[in-house]
Amino acid sequence: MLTAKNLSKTYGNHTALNRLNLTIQAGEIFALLGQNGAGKTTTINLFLGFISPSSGSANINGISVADNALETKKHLAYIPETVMLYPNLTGIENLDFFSALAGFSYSKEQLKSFLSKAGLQETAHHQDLGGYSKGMRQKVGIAIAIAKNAKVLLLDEPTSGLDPKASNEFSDIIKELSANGTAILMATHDIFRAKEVAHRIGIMKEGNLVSVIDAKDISANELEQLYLQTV
Ligand SMILES: Nc1ncnc2c1ncn2[C@@H]1O[C@H](COP(=O)(O)OP(=O)(O)OP(=O)(O)O)[C@@H](O)[C@H]1O
Repeated sequence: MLTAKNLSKTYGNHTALNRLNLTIQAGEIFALLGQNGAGKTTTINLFLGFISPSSGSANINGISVADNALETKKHLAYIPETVMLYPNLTGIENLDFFSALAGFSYSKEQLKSFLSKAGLQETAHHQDLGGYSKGMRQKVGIAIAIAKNAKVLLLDEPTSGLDPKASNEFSDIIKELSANGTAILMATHDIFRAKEVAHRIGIMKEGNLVSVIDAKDISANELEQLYLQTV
């Protein structure tokens, strides 16, 4: 579970995030929409502990990120727009390395099963990451989240630059992880994908979360209209 309580971040006179109050339950997918500079990445970075709040708190499973950065990192996985992995290691070797960093020791068979579960074709398991497409790297990122048994997943524009099929496959995997109880926060510019994959959708403007909508209550067209009126 992710909780923000009056979470704020300022840089000098500029408020990047203004008193965010939000709870994302286990198994819930929450999509954050908003223009460039609205505060989406700032929100994710506060949950990751990459930056510290100016006031308020970000909690993961009830634990304050600012006070227990190492502990909270154990519970989460993060997939940025471009998943950074080691280009000279294969998919399996990258997964082995990053799951070992998180304290797990898996057999080759287990590692292969995580990659397959994340949708990576078997022929790629033993290829160097350097030759992977963006979508394939995203899948290794997902496999790392599965291997870490992460209860919280933070995604920053994960489908940007993916072709429609890869984006669709990505959405299916995200939905599966949520069905298994993972709480997911996803920043995106893709209104259609947000409607398709999320349970709730938030629209941010100038550091404020101005609307929160249940995805089932709105069509993609209505969401687009609401977005355009809001930002
Ligand atoms: N290190 C920093 N120093 C100063 N201002 C910053 C810093 N990081 C972010 N900001 C400002 O905070 C605001 C929110 O930025 P943020 O990156 O969260 O936006 P975003 O919604 O993720 O945008 P995008 O869609 O472009 O990724 C912006 O006005 C940005 O310029």
